[in-house]
Amino acid sequence: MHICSEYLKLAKRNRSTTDMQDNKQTVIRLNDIAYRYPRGESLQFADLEVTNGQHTLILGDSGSGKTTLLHILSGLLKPETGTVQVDGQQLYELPARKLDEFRGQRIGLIFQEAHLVKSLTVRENLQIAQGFAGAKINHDRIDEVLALLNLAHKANSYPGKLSRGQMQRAAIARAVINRPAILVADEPTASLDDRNTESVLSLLLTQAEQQGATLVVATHDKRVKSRINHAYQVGGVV
Ligand SMILES: Nc1ncnc2c1ncn2[C@@H]1O[C@H](COP(=O)(O)OP(=O)(O)OP(=O)(O)O)[C@@H](O)[C@H]1O
Repeated sequence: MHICSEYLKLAKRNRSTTDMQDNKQTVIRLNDIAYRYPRGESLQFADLEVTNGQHTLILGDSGSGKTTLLHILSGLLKPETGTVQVDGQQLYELPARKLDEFRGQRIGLIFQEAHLVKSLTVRENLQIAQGFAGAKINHDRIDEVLALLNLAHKANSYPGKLSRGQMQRAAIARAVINRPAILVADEPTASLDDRNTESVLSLLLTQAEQQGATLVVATHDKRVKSRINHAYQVGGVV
């Protein structure tokens, strides 16, 4: 795997700038965003600014556009209009390959389903996450994250051999492995009981704090809403 030195330099520069300042720099900025799916309705989104460490709920009715917004701010879906800045970078000014690397380095994604590669072990899933970010394989970092998420004993297991909770922890491990600036989670607690919801929420918040990431969570779940103060309302179809 090659190292994309340009982006590693950018990531280091952003981190040291943050360290030197008061930890309140803007980590996400969305302006004038609109999106229309082919043959779909036009979705328009209010502007959003999130500062470093300001964990944020994305709220809205079913079908209002929460998942669409998460995909836009993760660099997965180019908006029809507007700009998306994450960690100082205008996402959609990057060519596709560099956008993929930037996402791998600076954006951790967590969906309702873990989406681990089934034919690879937990360790290998983390290795490919490092590779996608254009970084060298770093087994020390993998061991560190597996230990933090209480998964060290499952490093060589395949996803099919994990419990649901272990699978979710592995998905969180993959999301934080490259020390992202933002952690984006789409309905991470849907269909979980109270005990597992509390455990996933605590893990997400703890990992965000420990890795210096800002958590962005789309949810309907009152249990999640009670834990995060900053909220952004998705308006709906225009
Ligand atoms: N691939 C697609 N093609 C066409 N329309 C789509 C597509 N994905 C989503 N939509 C439409 O875009 C709108 C927003 O969908 P989105 O999934 O972002 O909403 P949501 O707020 O996340 O909903 P929920 O809370 O039910 O998950 C909906 O009207 C949906 O039908």
